[in-house]
Amino acid sequence: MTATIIDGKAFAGRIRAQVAQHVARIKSDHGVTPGLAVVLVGEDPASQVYVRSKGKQTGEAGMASFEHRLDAGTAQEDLLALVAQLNADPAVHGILVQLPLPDHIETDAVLAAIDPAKDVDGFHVSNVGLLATGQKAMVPCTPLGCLMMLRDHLGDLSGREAVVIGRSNIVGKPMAQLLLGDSCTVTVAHSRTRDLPEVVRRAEIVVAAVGRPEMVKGDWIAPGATVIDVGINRVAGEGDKTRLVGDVEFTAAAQVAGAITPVPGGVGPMTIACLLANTVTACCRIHGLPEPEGLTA
Ligand SMILES: Nc1nc(=O)c2c([nH]1)NC[C@@H]1CN(c3ccc(C(=O)N[C@@H](CCC(=O)O)C(=O)O)cc3)C=[N+]21
Repeated sequence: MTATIIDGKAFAGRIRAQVAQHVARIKSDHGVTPGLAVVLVGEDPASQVYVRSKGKQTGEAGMASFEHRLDAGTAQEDLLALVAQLNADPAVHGILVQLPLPDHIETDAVLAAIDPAKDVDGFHVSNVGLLATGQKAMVPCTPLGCLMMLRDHLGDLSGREAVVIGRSNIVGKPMAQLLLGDSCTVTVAHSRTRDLPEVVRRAEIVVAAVGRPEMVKGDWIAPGATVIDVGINRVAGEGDKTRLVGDVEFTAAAQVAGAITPVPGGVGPMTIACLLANTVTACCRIHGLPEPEGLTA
């Protein structure tokens, strides 16, 4: 058997088109332009690439984009002052502070300072709590993108056996909450899980978010399972080139899985599309406008 490749890039393009449509409507009907502010502290080259593509796609969707680049030595209080300024700015509906932050800055303090209504990453404890209790929340972009692909491919998820590998606050835990919200039976596996291959073998849905290149082996995957690969790992390629691989051994897994997301072109583009979707959603909630359909959990 050979797996269906879930084309995250194409799916993300459709979501961005829906976002652009909704943006055009709220601009013409209500005179409101959704705005996203991205804050980057330091010079990490990989981060700069993401920030650039976010800015470009925000503009293409008809939204306003604000970029703040601070140097790596920026004091925490200065970052907090910027966040306060963005919280108070009526042109800004979404705030994303790119992680990881430099070591001298307390990430939790910065995330706590973001107005939960503008928290398009869904990392504020208010949104974490709202999601965990099944209330209307801002939902983290990467797990939201994964959920959209799973629903699109499988339809109703209720009763399915799902294994999430990884327990981070940004992917593993919110992913587990979303799958629970769709009535899956959810197992969260991690570095201390005993007999991980056996745990993964029971899953009809596997979400791999461990950050270790090709750690999930093809022979761990149950025949027909749907595999969502969240990993984006840069490894040595031919000669002095590098290439991106996921957390799943793609070629081997694609022999047994029913469907699988590629890296690149899977979860990554969906994450950015969901960031745009969350910005429109935040804008609509802030202004009491009808929310876009199908773009939230
Ligand atoms: N507060 C915060 N929120 C984030 O959402 C966040 C963050 N910090 N810090 C960094 C990570 C990383 N991230 C990616 C998003 C898209 C791609 C993406 O589209 N990748 C392309 C490949 C890009 C390439 O070729 O390098 C793909 O998978 O096809 C990758 C990585 C969001 N992050």
